[in-house]
Amino acid sequence: MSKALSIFDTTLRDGTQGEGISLSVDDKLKIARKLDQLGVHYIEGGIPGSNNKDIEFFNRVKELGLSAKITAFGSTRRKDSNTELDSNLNSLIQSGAQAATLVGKSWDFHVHTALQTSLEENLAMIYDSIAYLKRKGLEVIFDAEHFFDGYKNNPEYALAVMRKAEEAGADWLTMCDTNGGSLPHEVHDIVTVLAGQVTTSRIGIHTHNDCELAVANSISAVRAGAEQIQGTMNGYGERCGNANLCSVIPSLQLKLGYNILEADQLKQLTSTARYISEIANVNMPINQPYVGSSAFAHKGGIHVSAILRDSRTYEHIAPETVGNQQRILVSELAGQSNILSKAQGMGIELRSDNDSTREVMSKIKDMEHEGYQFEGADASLELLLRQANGELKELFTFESFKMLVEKSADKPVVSEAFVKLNIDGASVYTAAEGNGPVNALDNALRKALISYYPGLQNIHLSDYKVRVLDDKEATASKVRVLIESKDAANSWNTVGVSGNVIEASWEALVDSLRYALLRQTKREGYEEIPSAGRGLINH
Ligand SMILES: CC(=O)SCCNC(=O)CCNC(=O)[C@H](O)C(C)(C)COP(=O)(O)OP(=O)(O)OC[C@H]1O[C@@H](n2cnc3c(N)ncnc32)[C@H](O)[C@@H]1OP(=O)(O)O
Ligand SMILES: CC(=O)C(=O)O
Repeated sequence: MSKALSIFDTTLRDGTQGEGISLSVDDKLKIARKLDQLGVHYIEGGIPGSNNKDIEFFNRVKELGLSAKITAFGSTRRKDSNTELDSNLNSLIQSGAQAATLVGKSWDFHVHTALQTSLEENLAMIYDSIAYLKRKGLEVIFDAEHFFDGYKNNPEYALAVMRKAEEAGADWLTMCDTNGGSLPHEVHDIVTVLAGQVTTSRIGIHTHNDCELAVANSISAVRAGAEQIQGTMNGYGERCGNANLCSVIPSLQLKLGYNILEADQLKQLTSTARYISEIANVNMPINQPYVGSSAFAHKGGIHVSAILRDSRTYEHIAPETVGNQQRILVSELAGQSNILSKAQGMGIELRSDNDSTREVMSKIKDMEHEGYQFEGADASLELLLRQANGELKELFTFESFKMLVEKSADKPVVSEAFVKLNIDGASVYTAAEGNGPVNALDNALRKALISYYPGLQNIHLSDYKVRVLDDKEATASKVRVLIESKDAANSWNTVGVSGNVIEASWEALVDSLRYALLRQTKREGYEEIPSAGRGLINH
């Protein structure tokens, strides 16, 4: 089967109705361009009758020359009013969009309660509004709000609404599960009924995720005859969100054989989802199907062992198909397959039948028990593995550090750090200030090392996270510090754990600089790889 389906993206309209999502015009334009590259067929840009930001979007999106159809959203005319004078309908026409999505009521309860009008007047509002937009040359997508609830309450009326919309010339009749309360078998049955009655219009589906079934309901609707799926990237949307197109698209294409995107476009799915989450400033759940960073991450030793033999043992699709990648995690649940595979990826030759491999594996498990976590700290893990492989030599010996944090009534707080190291037999003592204790410690440590290792000049701290570990992890009152560092080309993450946040930060800082030097030394092709002696704070 290779039936074509049309993808209608409403990230920029219903997506922005999700709590915490607010996009500027520039954000919307960037997302529209990205969605167009992905290959969605319709992009609903907003509600021109709602605000000036959306009006500006519709004015500016024309300059982008996108292939996707740009769609403007609005509702049917107000009750007892004149269509030609309806400012909302006129804003759709003035937006210059090629298509308009018109939301109308199909649940009799809503007609009486929300609109406070008669069932006949609602039918007239729908007919008049669609016919008006059609006369103005727009493609019309009629979003029948609460269609499934309406059908369950009064099937004759819900179907009469759709017949009226079709009679007025609607190109698409979209059945909306507005409250998100329907189940897949109900959706399938109700779409089947409508599909048996529609003659000229085509059927679309718009689902919400209140029962966590929006994707399943969309798929059920398609299987019953819907040809257009409305949804949002990452499932953003009102309340619990809309059908997540990042799951809908690959499920329909890869599992049911529908023809939606070109293979090269499907490969952009993960990067598009991540790009949009960056612009929307919303962290993506790591376990988001298909596109999340954990979607193909393997942790259990038994899984990893099998994955290395054939990835189909624990992966439902090849991650590359959607632009994602397989990851092997190292944790207390790891077996030697995890460690060996990780080492191989880092270019470290560890052997399975070797004492040092067994030792490092048991050390990693002990450290995880103490609260270390290497899933997000690949650089610290690489240092441990290289150390176990005998590749690192001591860089300096730690003697002491001291911190001073001073706050007086009329002055801002000042942090100062004092570091004493032994480098190549010489005692080196430095002091430095910083805008906080960790920054001061970082400055003092670099100051001590920089004349020996000038390459450290270009390294900077780009992120710092502290997590208090609870007693469920048997590490009460400890903290875990994760540091992200960057140079001109790369970023890397390191970890430290201690009962004291400064000591945990010190560990992560030292690992960060050790790793920077390791990379530089490898880049410059030196034989000996330096080590800043993690032994200075023994695990
Ligand atoms: C299911 C959905 O997601 S629908 C889209 C929901 N999205 C939004 O509402 C975001 C954008 N909305 C807005 O900016 C504003 O609500 C506007 C500009 C559209 C309307 O603003 P206001 O005129 O102040 O009305 P308000 O926001 O209170 O909405 C209620 C009015 O809309 C009318 N209305 C609601 N649905 C419809 C409809 N399908 N057709 C016609 N009128 C409708 C109601 O009857 C009510 O009118 P009344 O006050 O005369 O009784
Ligand atoms: C139209 C729409 O967003 C809904 O019914 O949920």
